[in-house]
Amino acid sequence: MIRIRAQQIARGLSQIIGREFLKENIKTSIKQPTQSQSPQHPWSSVSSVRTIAMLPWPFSQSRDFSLPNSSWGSDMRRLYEHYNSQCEVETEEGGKKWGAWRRLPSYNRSIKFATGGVYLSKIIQSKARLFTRSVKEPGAAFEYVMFVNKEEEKCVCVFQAGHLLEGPPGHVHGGAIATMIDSVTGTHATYLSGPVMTANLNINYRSPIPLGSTVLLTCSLDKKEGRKTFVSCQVTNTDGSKLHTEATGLFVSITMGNLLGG
Ligand SMILES: CCCCC/C=C\C/C=C\C/C=C\C/C=C\CCCC(=O)SCCNC(=O)CCNC(=O)[C@H](O)C(C)(C)COP(=O)(O)OP(=O)(O)OC[C@H]1O[C@@H](n2cnc3c(N)ncnc32)[C@H](O)[C@@H]1OP(=O)(O)O
Repeated sequence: MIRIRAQQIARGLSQIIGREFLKENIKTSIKQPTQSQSPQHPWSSVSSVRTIAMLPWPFSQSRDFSLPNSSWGSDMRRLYEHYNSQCEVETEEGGKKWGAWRRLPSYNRSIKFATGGVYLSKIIQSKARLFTRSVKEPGAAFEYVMFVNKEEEKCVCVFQAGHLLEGPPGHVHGGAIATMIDSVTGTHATYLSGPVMTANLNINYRSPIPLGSTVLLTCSLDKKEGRKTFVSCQVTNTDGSKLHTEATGLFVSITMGNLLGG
């Protein structure tokens, strides 16, 4: 039973990391391209991830929320284009190869069967949704897209804060900002270290974020110590001239057993 759940979680986790990552691993196991053709995720050295990659994809109809939609303003689109254009670049021979950045897809349901571990009823499990992707109306809450740069161990997130995220009048709620910081630093730590949980998050709010505006979250790896991954994050306006928030996070690597209450 536990083993089946672990497999189900593993499938869900592969969705967290994303289809592009999976495709990359599937390609790797078949074609074995060179480093320059297809930069590898740290997990690609783990044989179980190769196994995960070969499993049938269970969520083929899922919507990728990190693609542009009609609610995105000009800043959001411009920054998306800026990073997205660096995800795939042309070779001298006129072909294509991976660039420095990778867009991370994003779904509203990370783990189909095991969300909430073994404690929740099937009804709750079936209704569980990723918090930041749980509002259906485009632009109403969290609109964001994340890009990672493996070489520089950096992650950026372009975030447009919708009207449902109001805290102080006309400005973004501190909890919503913390949510985005946790999501981006947590995703970055996962990308670098595999499955983790947030153990500690320190946030300094320096200047309020106007509701409806687009901001940039920039995360970098501070250090890794055993199971601990330390990541820092700055939230700025889109040209980086104004610091809104800064944070540091500690992420502790976990096993599937942690999630299952073992
Ligand atoms: C399958 C999903 C996995 C999770 C995925 C995470 C990210 C996913 C990425 C993309 C997904 C898409 C979106 C993601 C959205 C949001 C991501 C947010 C993630 C979260 O929002 S997650 C929820 C909030 N999070 C919790 O609900 C954690 C509750 N907590 C625990 O579950 C345990 O507490 C745990 C597991 C953290 C550690 O427990 P443990 O028993 O495994 O390890 P232990 O306690 O021994 O600590 C080992 C070493 O860390 C040091 N240490 C521990 N805690 C510390 C602290 N606070 N300050 C300073 N040092 C600390 C110790 O001192 C020791 O250090 P040393 O080795 O040097 O002695």
